[in-house]
Amino acid sequence: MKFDVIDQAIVGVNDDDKSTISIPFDRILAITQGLVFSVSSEDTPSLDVHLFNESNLTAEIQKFNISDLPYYIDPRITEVTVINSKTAGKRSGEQIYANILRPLLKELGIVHKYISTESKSTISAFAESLTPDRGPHTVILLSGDTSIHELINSLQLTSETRDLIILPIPTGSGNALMTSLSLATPFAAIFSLLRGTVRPLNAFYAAFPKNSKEVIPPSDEDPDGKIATLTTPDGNTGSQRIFSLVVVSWAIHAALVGDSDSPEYRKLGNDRFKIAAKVNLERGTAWHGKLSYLSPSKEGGECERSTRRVELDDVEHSYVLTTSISSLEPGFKIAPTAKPLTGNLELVRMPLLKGDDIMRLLMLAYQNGAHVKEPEVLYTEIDCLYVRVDEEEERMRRWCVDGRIIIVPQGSVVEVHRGVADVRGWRIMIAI
Ligand SMILES: Nc1ncnc2c1ncn2[C@@H]1O[C@H](COP(=O)(O)OP(=O)(O)OP(=O)(O)O)[C@@H](O)[C@H]1O
Repeated sequence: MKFDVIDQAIVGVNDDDKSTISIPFDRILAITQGLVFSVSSEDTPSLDVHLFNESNLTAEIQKFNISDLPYYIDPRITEVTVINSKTAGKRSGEQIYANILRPLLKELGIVHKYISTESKSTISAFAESLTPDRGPHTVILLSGDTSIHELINSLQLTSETRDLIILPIPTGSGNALMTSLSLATPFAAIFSLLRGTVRPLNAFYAAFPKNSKEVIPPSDEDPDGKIATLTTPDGNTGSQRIFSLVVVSWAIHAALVGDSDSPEYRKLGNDRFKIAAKVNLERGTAWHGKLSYLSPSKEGGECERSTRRVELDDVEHSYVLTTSISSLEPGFKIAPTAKPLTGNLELVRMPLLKGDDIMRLLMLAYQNGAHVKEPEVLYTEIDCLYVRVDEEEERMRRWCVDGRIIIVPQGSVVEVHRGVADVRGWRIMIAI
């Protein structure tokens, strides 16, 4: 079949029945091995494959051409696993896998294992099974942020540095990481699956003190949820690191997330976030603690740490949040200058303010992050945050890491560190 390029589409006439085939550029996944792969429509997507004469490659469509499989999905080089986080978002993962991904991988000869999550622990168990002796591995993850968080935080400590490549396809309800990488739709992510660039994830982390606890939210198996000792692959001896892709927070943000996930609030359905926000804003109390941070080192060295350390005199806080991405949800630009994947870490802090004032500032975040220009808001890039939490009440000692709630002991210090090259020896790469 002879194809022409007309109005941002590849148009051809079927030799058999003379019908016209039009493939808009924005539906083309790739042209390779004499085939053009495209997605039929974004509403009920399925994979279309048409024979394509590669001599027809004009400059306009050359960009879709891949002469070889990228190494990160080449089965001769790497083991490939597709995980569908079954309960993520609107549960579209299964359909995307069946209609697009599976046929695409089959056509391209990409042998892979498919895991559909059967429980809350499927992803963690998979990550724990990735021992360093297994060789290169690529994980295509149909999920939201929580599943990616679970995957990287369940990797076991390894003494030799190993690479793990992840290809997230956003099917969750939030998808903050992929949204901030401008790959907010499954289609955009599948597009970059074949033609992406591999970059280090550079996840940042919080180090929680010994004897911290974690709030385990209600689930089908345990409808009341519980509070358990925080355990990580770091063991129980020193501080426990939790790696983050999205947010580490204390004060009102953590309280809001924590309340809305509690059994009492869950009974309120979708209104629970609104009600949790209202209750926390109306309370008007401060979260007390000594806060200091290390401003970024231009040279990347440690020697002038003391001159880079900034200590706040004010020990009353209402909002303390660190992130490496700009938007926690579409439009909500909490850290407008954040540069995802660079390891850079941004701090957003507000002193004790009235609920209405906090609300006003947070609403400004929807105006392209205008809150950071307000005098009450401390917004700065940091290398490290240190907070000594001086609160009697347990609910005031709650921290949030990508939606997980950690309770720290009274008087203990929590540290949040800028992004690092590896997660317990695993160099996590992301193809985008
Ligand atoms: N079959 C299952 N039963 C119980 N929990 C599951 C099951 N499958 C997946 N999960 C859990 O559900 C959660 C899904 O989180 P995920 O991030 O993928 O989607 P989301 O929460 O909708 O999106 P986001 O985190 O971006 O808001 C994860 O904690 C995952 O382990």
